[in-house]
Amino acid sequence: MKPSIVWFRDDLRVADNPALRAAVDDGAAVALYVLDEESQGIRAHGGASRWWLHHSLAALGEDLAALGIPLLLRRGDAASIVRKTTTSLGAGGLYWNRRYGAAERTVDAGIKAWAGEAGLHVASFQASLLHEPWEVTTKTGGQYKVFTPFWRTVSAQDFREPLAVPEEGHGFTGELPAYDELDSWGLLPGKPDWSGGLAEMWTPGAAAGHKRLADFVADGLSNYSEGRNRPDTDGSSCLSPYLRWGELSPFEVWHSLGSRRSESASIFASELGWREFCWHQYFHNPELATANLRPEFDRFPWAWPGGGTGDANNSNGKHPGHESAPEEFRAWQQGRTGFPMVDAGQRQLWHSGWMHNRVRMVAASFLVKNLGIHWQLGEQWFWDTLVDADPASNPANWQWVAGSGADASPFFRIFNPEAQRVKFDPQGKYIAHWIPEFGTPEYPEEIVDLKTTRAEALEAYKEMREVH
Ligand SMILES: Cc1cc2nc3c(=O)[nH]c(=O)nc-3n(C[C@H](O)[C@H](O)[C@H](O)COP(=O)(O)OP(=O)(O)OC[C@H]3O[C@@H](n4cnc5c(N)ncnc54)[C@H](O)[C@@H]3O)c2cc1C
Repeated sequence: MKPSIVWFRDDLRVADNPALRAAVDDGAAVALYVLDEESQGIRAHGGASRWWLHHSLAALGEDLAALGIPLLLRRGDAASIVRKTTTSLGAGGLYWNRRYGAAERTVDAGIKAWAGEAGLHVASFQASLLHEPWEVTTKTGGQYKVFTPFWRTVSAQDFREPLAVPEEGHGFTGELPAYDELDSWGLLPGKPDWSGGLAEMWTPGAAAGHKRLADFVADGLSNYSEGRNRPDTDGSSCLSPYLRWGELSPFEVWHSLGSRRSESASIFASELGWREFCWHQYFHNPELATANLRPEFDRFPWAWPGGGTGDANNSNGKHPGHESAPEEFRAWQQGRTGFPMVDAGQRQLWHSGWMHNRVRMVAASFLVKNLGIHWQLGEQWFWDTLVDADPASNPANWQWVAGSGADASPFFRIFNPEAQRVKFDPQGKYIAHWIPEFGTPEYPEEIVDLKTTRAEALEAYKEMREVH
């Protein structure tokens, strides 16, 4: 029997994996993962993502070994590695689950064309999203730009049941081509090793993801509509990194809700919908992380960088009166702004690679609106530090907060970090946990005045709208 290759990407799981199922049905399966930092346009992983990826690949390797399927790890340009591996194994089939970024699709299309010409059986599958972005269109055939009608259309579909884990005994047992040792990729931090807090909070891999999902459905879901807004309780699911890396599939998460249609279950399902909506936007706007979806924001007079030009890449100048913006940006990153809701969030992020959604919104609004700093700088910081850093959800949410995105929060909606703290951390537990020195002279003073910076932000917004 000829070997068949299943090429793993953002789907690091053996359950509900249609590409793995196809490979097992077709031949003696070999799994391949390529760390591609060379193909044009592919965004390099941030530090926290690399940590997660290392552990996730280790877990995947074990899950595959239990099925008797070897996992080959290779680093380099995906197109040439997939070709070489396929050829040297004499494989008859090549299977993968689809990706939706433009650069990734270009790579995949090239390999598909080559494999077809080479006479291989090649097929790709839907596994990472509940909808295929090109299939869900408005009545006029375009992309959805507003969430509610988008989700109404998508959620009206019947989503397939998750696929079972393949049975053992379908793995390739012949000689394998050379492959890399996971440790040789250096994905884990060296000196200093900042990953202790990540390991405290997270166990990457599908088994831990399934456990967290089961625990959440049993204990957290019924109170989700209230709990999800409270950073001081464990009210949200913490499933985001498992979904990001495909250790859990959205089909598994959707069906775990069963027939529950309580208010909490519907709200939770619609959060999965926001994930879909972010990917819908990214598919239709591949430059989501670097270009405003609303072009009028190209004129926004950012304090930094851009020197008031609206351009995130222009670091020559600062808007007059904002010379301290780079220092304020560092204070924001390090959780030293003097605003405890922002600082607690940033410290939680640095420690654990994750920040509660409510606090992400507050921290992002503070950066963009009170400090006047370009949303792309915040997006890049989150990209580097989040274990769930997602090529679609991260930029889409930053643009949502900044007001430059699809169905975005209007720019003039400026979160007051103090009011948010009183409302969503009423007993101060979240703040006390992350800022032990809060309320003592050691805690930094507020770096800006909320009232003045709010007025300046609204003025800048007015300026942007007045220029034609
Ligand atoms: C500035 C900013 C940046 C963000 N960057 C990311 C990112 O890089 N990756 C990421 O997965 N989420 C991102 N989010 C969305 C959201 O904050 C996280 O998905 C959520 O906090 C994860 O926690 P949870 O799994 O407990 O969420 P839950 O509330 O339990 O939600 C369940 C799942 O729904 C999805 N989801 C929930 N809210 C959103 C949302 N607003 N947008 C997209 N998907 C959502 C996630 O997959 C999440 O795991 C960002 C939000 C903001 C405001």
